[in-house]
Amino acid sequence: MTRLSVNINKIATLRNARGGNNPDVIKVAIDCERFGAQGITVHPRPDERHIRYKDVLMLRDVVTTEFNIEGYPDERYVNMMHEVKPGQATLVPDPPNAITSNAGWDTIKHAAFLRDIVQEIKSLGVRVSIFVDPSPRMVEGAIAVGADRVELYTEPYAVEYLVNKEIAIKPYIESAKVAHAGGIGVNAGHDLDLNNLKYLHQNIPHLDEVSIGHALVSDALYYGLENTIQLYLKQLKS
Ligand SMILES: CC(=O)[C@@H](O)[C@H](O)COP(=O)(O)O
Ligand SMILES: NCC(=O)COP(=O)(O)O
Repeated sequence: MTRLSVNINKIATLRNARGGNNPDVIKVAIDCERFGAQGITVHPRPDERHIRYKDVLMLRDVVTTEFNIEGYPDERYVNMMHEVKPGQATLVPDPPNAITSNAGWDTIKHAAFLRDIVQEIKSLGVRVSIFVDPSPRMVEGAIAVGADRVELYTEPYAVEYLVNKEIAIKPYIESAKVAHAGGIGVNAGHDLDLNNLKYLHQNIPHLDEVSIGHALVSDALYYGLENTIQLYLKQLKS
């Protein structure tokens, strides 16, 4: 079964736009779980443009499914892992000024750095996933540094899907097979939506989890949050 982890970054974006507490990020997370989400994902960036550190501390105390915290593993992020001990830590290579995540790790070039971080966070009892491009070589590098899972970066899939879905999915199938053969799990995320999710799920073997935020929150403006989560879950049932 592929689990749906709802990324609530964009709820915090809307909240921060007016400086108050509407929408209430904590209430939305609780409601997402009530509506069927099997995880909550956040990406507390250094500039706190959306999810803030205090949100993370409050979410720790209310999330009852799986709490997945994404981030660049700087001292701030690693200290957060020690304090929060979420179900999963997803390491992303984003520089502080990145508008969003736009690449996976070079797990070969940064092996020594990643190995130490993975070991430290795993010692806390936290599953570690490494955000990678759909490259068997990068997946092998993640296996080598001790990751529990990889998260396959799916923006390239989302773009190519509109042109040729058979070509789009190919590197993801290859990468998932390498991950499985290496004994690690497979997550996927970024720019997944109601148009491209079903084909991804039907074709990628061993897909443990998808984390979806931007499109899901945007869809919720038209369909409502409960209905939207149900629509995304339906794409994962086929
Ligand atoms: C790792 C990933 O692909 C997403 O979590 C992305 O980082 C979302 O970040 P923003 O919501 O800041 O665009
Ligand atoms: N890891 C991907 C994620 O959490 C959400 O990405 P997006 O759906 O907001 O592009």
